Amino acid sequence: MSVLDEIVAGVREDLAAREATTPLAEVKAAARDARPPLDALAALRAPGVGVIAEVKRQSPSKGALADIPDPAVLARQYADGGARVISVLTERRRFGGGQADLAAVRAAVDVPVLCKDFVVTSYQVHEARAHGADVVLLIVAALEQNALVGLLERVESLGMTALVEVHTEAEADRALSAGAAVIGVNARDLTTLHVDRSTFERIAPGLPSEVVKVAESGVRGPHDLISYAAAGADAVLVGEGLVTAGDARQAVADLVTAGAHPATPHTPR
Ligand SMILES: O=C(O)c1ccccc1NCC(=O)[C@H](O)[C@H](O)COP(=O)(O)O
Repeated sequence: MSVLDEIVAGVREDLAAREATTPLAEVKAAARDARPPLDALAALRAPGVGVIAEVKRQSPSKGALADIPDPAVLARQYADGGARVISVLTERRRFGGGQADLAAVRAAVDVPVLCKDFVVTSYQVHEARAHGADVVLLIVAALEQNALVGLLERVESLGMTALVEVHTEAEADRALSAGAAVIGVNARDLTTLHVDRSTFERIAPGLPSEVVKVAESGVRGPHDLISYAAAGADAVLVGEGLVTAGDARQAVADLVTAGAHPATPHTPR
């Protein structure tokens, strides 16, 4: 079983427990009562390379990354630094997150918030909306095509934006045929956890110009953002590099500055 398969198996078990205690009708009602979603697509289409800053406590590849007792505090630092979107890893077993983190971040900032999880059923989409998500991650490698299409429609029908994640050209074709408007190319292979930044350079040129292209994983500083920008990224999604930075606001601001004029040659100090 691959790492991704193991994670999804755990997610399904946790999901079954939540479904047993909270009926779908209740989650749908909470989703209807939630603050209307923010327009993440517009935020990601703004000029320059946007920064999606991630709240990430731990990961399968690195173990513990950062003690984040209050995700709202970190999210405010990200927003103050100029993050366009804030990503919240809500998976519990391997990333130490939860839906409460999403709700806390939503309440703390005014920028769009991404529910970063391993979504396999529409229950999770309603749950994400109920906790204030504006964007929902859909990982192509974790979904059959029919499920991908259905979940993408569900996300959009609730007024949210889907970030559809791919790692191969074949997955990119599936994302496009499902109608994805925002595609994230993850440099991390979720079956081996190996990170290869050239994955974006290989896949992005094959995506239509109107698709928003997000480079995910492996950004450790402005030089990585500049490389991704040169390969056509509209935004970068950054976790480890921010949660391990001493000053999260400054680390985001440095990326935002690099993303404002990415063509300018980066002169090392
Ligand atoms: O980060 C992991 O180890 C991981 C393992 C298995 C599935 C997903 C995983 N991470 C999710 C992500 O894609 C990243 O959190 C995100 O792209 C940020 O990456 P990074 O900046 O390298 O922390």
